[in-house]
Amino acid sequence: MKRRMNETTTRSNATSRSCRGVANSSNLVSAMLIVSLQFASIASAFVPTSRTLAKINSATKQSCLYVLSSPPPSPPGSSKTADGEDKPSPLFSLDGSKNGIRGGGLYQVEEQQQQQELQQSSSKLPQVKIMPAPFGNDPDDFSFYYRDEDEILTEREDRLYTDEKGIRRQVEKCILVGVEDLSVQYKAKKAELYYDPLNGEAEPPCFTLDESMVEMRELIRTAGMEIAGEVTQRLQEVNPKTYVGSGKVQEAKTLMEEMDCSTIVFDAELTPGQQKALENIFNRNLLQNDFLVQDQEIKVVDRTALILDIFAQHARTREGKLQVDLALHEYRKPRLTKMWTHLERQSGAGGVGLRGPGESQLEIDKRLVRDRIITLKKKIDDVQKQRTIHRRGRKKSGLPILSLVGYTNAGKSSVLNYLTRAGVMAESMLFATLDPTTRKVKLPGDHAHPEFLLTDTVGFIQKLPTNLVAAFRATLEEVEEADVLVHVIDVSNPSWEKQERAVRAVLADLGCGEKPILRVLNKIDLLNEDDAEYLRYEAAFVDNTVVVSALYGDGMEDFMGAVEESLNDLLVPVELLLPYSMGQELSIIHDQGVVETIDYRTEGTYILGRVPPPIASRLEKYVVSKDATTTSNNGDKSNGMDWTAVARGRHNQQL
Ligand SMILES: Nc1nc2c(ncn2[C@@H]2O[C@H](COP(=O)(O)OP(=O)(O)OP(=O)(O)O)[C@@H](O)[C@H]2O)c(=O)[nH]1
Ligand SMILES: [Mg+2]
Repeated sequence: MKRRMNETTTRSNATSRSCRGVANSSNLVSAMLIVSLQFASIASAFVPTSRTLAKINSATKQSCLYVLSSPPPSPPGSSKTADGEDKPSPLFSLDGSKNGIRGGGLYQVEEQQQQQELQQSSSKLPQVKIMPAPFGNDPDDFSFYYRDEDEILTEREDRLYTDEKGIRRQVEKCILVGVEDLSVQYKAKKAELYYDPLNGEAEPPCFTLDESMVEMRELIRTAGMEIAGEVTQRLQEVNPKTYVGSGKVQEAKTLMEEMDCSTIVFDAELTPGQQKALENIFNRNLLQNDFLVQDQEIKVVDRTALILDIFAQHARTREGKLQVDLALHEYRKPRLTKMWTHLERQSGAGGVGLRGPGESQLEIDKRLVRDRIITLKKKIDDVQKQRTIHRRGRKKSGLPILSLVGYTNAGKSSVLNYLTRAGVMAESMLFATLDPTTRKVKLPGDHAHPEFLLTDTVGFIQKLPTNLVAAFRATLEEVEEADVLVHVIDVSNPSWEKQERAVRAVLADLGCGEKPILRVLNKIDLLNEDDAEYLRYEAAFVDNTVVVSALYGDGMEDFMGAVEESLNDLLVPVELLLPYSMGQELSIIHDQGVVETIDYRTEGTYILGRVPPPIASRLEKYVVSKDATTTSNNGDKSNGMDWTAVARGRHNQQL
């Protein structure tokens, strides 16, 4: 009986958490349903249209919060910003002033009704603590936390501190735990001794604890959390049960209590077992007879969950979202058992024929996750088919493809934006780009290749979680398709050399290690004059290396020259005799290849030059035999004509 009551308490706790927009990982699937029902009910309390997050400005401009609500219908003449864009109209202010009333006529009546309803609800709002924005110059700018309607529920979803009204009350605080595994360091150092950077296989580098912690701080900041404290440990070998030693677990627990945090982030890929063990330890005071008796649960987030949370926030395209959702479900699948442990045990105690509700719930959860994975894979397959068609189209166009690769935040999108004004989001955050963008680039001046395609891709990171690599396979296919890889490296980062090697290792894993690589040492403007000069001097002796500032454009001409050279290397020499009926092929050769000699003969057009491999194979049957060439060349000479003049066609034209 007591057990039943406990169970009911647990469930009601779960429900009450969900009511605040909480989707606890332990009851993820049911929470998703409850959350959507709750959202629907909150939304319907205002207006029965789609929900959005609207910004509420207090009259004093001191606090800025979000409310989950529906926007009023956009009337004719809605307010516009100076740029002419629709300004999100504040729905109401905390002091009840009439901010946000727009439009007239019918709309105005409707809006006034909404306004009254909203003001009534606002008077019931709890007084909220004003929290500074985690970053950015504008303390009122919480736009970073905006998530769109079809947002993906991640493991951090229950940490958004939203209340029943959907108002975000504070920024999530966390404790960061880092470990230096000395055994791994030792092995890496040993491997490095025998590592031949020129001929050897790409060796993944080993980042030190400090380097890794710097990166984790950036990841946490990008995810929208605040670090309240850090715990680090150097271990001969990691503890297989709890990853860190038991003393460190206790230290972290005390720190969490002191700082009033409910999230602990590990700089590691934790196994489901380790995560479960750690969650049990951290939640020990909250549990009684295995049931949660307090409202708040401490959450253990590992590197994969953190990166997935960032991915979920940054995915823009349908494919990107599907991929993130798939990776999240793959991540959850082995962790499902822990979620319902208390109920599972109950079923075990019941014996045959007395299976408790827990077991069936676990089974349902497992089935739902399995089904979702199958559905997601099917959807991704469909999207991929479309992508393959596009890719084939691009290949058919014959234009060379360059792919921007590199460590996250290295400046890949900035390079693309500089060359094409593509307007790809380039921000000081990790994994700003998830979805690949391809643009046609036209080089200014005289070039054998006036045009090529440039693709921006997702950034890499050290210790790239394995299921993320699989999830981004489709995106990385773009890299596999590329003729040349443009490796952008952020030289202002003290660990840039290790980052470069980490990227090389991932590329080797993808089977792209052999592709021609053009190194772009970026952010040179952030180095001091001497360092910049030294780097430029050193780079001058290294093949396929340029030093640039994608933000200010320094060295971008060198970059274009290097692109041109690497594209030239891609061409294969050909000697052709094309019938006059193939004028179109001739113009393609002019566009995409280099024509060194052209001779208009009676049989057709004789061409000596270099073309991209696909064109060479397409025109294989028009290749001139050696004998024919000799005769022809002799003939040319006997005519006394200089047929070696290079007919460059449009390559000589100023673009
Ligand atoms: N000072 C300076 N900043 C740069 C330069 N290039 C890029 N940045 C900045 O570096 C940050 C990251 O640039 P992005 O272009 O988004 O980098 P990315 O490699 O595309 O990053 P992800 O998409 O997150 O992997 C942005 O804030 C850029 O403004 C540069 O040459 N100099
Ligand atoms: Mg980017």
